Amino acid sequence: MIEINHLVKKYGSHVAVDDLSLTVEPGKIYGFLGPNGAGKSTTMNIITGYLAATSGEVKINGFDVLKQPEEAKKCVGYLPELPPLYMDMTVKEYLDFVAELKKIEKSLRAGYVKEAMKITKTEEVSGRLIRNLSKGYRQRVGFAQAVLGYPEILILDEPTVGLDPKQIIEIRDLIKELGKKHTIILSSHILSEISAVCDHVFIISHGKLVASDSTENLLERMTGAQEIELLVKAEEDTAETAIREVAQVERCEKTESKEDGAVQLLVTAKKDADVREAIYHTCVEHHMPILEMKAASKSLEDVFLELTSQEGGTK
Ligand SMILES: Nc1ncnc2c1ncn2[C@@H]1O[C@H](COP(=O)(O)OP(=O)(O)OP(=O)(O)O)[C@@H](O)[C@H]1O
Repeated sequence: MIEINHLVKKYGSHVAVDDLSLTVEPGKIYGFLGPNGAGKSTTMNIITGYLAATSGEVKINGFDVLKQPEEAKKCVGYLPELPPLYMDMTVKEYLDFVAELKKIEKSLRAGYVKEAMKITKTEEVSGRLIRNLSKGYRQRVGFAQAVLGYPEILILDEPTVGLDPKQIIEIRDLIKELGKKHTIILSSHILSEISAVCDHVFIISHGKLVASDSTENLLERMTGAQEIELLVKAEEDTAETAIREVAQVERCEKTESKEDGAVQLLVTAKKDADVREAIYHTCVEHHMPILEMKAASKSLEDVFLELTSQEGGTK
């Protein structure tokens, strides 16, 4: 479990993290989402003890990262944005070295390294120099050093940046697999990434937490009103008037039609009302064949923009 209380980080007069408080419960995959410069990396560097906060407190399983750094760091595996890989080492040499740095007992090291390579599917490249690996495999080696020693929490900073689409899918699958045994915090400015793998989202903007909710709830919260795009064969005015009369319909606006002789409507229902069946019956009654009817729901992208676009941009 991670508890962040009133965390502040200033670089000179610039406030990168601004009174951030949040709690991470065990066993879930958390997404840390925000535009470039929002303060994600700074926060992750503070949680992992790489950077000192200006004020505030971070506790990992009850250990204060500043006052009890060794105990706190033992609970966390960290994959920074640029993993600290030694290019002239083979994968196995590098992981042996990391095991030593993590002070894993000598008799257990070989077993732990083998397990980390197995989890991250890097066994087949164990004898190769890191410099000769593809970016995807290097990232896997970065994951291997993070999971080495079975830390309860994994912190991953932009883990798929710079990878090709196939590698991205592989790394996402790896994150989901790791999420079965670890609590994960994953930072990203890519929305599809967060919705693909995370159970819970923290949205951060200008160093402040602007939303914290399950991925599902966050979308639901922002889509209180249900919008439906409707394409019917009818006279323009008849269609609009008829649909407006449907119970629980709040608004009905005509938009540009995709087909000759058909009317395109954007129908907004009252909160939590499902008006699709009622629309069907009204259309039948008025002899207006339905050519298309679909929910025009908001994407996580819309939610994100709404929550983060209140103030000016970041550097
Ligand atoms: N060492 C530093 N000195 C001065 N300013 C810094 C330093 N590191 C970061 N910043 C500034 O602090 C703010 C937060 O940066 P941070 O890297 O934490 O953001 P981020 O959300 O991780 O963005 P990105 O996705 O671009 O890495 C930015 O405005 C950045 O310019």
